[in-house]
Amino acid sequence: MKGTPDMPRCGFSNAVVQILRMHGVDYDAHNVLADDSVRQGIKEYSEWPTIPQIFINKEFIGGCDILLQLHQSGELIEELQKVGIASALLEAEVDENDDKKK
Ligand SMILES: N[C@@H](CCC(=O)N[C@@H](CS)C(=O)NCC(=O)O)C(=O)O
Ligand code: FES
Repeated sequence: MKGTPDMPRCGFSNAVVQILRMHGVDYDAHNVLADDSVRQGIKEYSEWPTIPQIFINKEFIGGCDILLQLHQSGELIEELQKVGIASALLEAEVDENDDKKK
């Protein structure tokens, strides 16, 4: 990302932080603005031209647009579940279904 989770330095990086926050997941963040070799190197590594970049268990997922899509479709919850992470929004979904049953 550009900047840090506490102080994103670009709207795209900020959006990714906000999405991950909604899912309540722990993640490592790396500020590419602190090291130009990381900024260029990560783009070559993932063959993706822009920052931010999201990886789940070392697997490249995409940038801001893709994460937003996965979030809106509910697929992000599933992707996290696959690696044993229970999204905070999963519990919200379950609660909602419980309510419907009542
Ligand atoms: N549409 C992109 C938005 C990200 C983007 O356009 N990033 C640009 C501007 S922050 C970028 O990283 N440019 C190359 C660079 O700054 O090294 C996405 O989905 O992530
Ligand atoms: S830093 Fe300008 S769009 Fe990201």
